[in-house]
Amino acid sequence: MTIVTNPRIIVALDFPSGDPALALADQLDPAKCRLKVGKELFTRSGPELVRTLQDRGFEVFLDLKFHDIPNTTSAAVAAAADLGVWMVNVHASGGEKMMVACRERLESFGSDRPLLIAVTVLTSMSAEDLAGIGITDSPEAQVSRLASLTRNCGLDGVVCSAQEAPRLKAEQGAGFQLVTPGIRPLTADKGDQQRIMTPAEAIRAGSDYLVIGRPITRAADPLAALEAIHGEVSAL
Ligand SMILES: O=c1ccn([C@@H]2O[C@H](COP(=O)(O)O)[C@@H](O)[C@H]2O)c(=O)[nH]1
Repeated sequence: MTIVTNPRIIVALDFPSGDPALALADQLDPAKCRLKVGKELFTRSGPELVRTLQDRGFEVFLDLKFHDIPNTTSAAVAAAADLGVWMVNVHASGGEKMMVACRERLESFGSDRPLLIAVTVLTSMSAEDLAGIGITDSPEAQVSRLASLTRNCGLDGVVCSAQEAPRLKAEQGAGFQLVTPGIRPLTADKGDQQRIMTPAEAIRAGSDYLVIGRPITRAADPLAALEAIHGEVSAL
């Protein structure tokens, strides 16, 4: 099925099995959101679940955050492309050779290739967390450094927090895609996220795509929660 809209909301299907993921997907409209399959659901339900979601009209972001040697990682993104996903990601801290190998490996897929993006600094990490792994720069400076490396490697964009979006749009240009988790409506629990913004703030800051999990999936009425966020960002 061809999607003619470009939904900016990506619902993170962080479920322990395929059944609740499909039950939620059945209530959602592919014209209003894309879906993200991450490590838990993919490890439980695998490529078949991704195919099922795609057969139901959804474009899928396969969020497995590959981080390995160039040969292994580039083979993994090719496997994701064979699966037909819309977006796939790697860790920018895997370095230049790894990211270039991935980008080159996807060239053979032509215009059918997935968007290839790189994770900069996880939105669950604060400056203190970075210091704990030996990085004394601020999260914003580290994100900026890894985004420049990612763009120089020819990837399509990065995963970052919406807090970094204004700086990255200024430094990397409008076409460099910013995919931002850590989205929290005002009334939502922060949970383990550190660098957060509301949906409207994130769009105003320059986010291209909002990744939203628990504020939708754990809401008493997930559909109403999505509709409220969709209304908030569509009005901008
Ligand atoms: O830096 C990152 C990269 C990925 N994520 C993923 O996004 C969702 C966020 O879910 P919430 O429930 O809205 O917190 C989740 O699947 C993460 O694996 C991220 O949060 N931060």
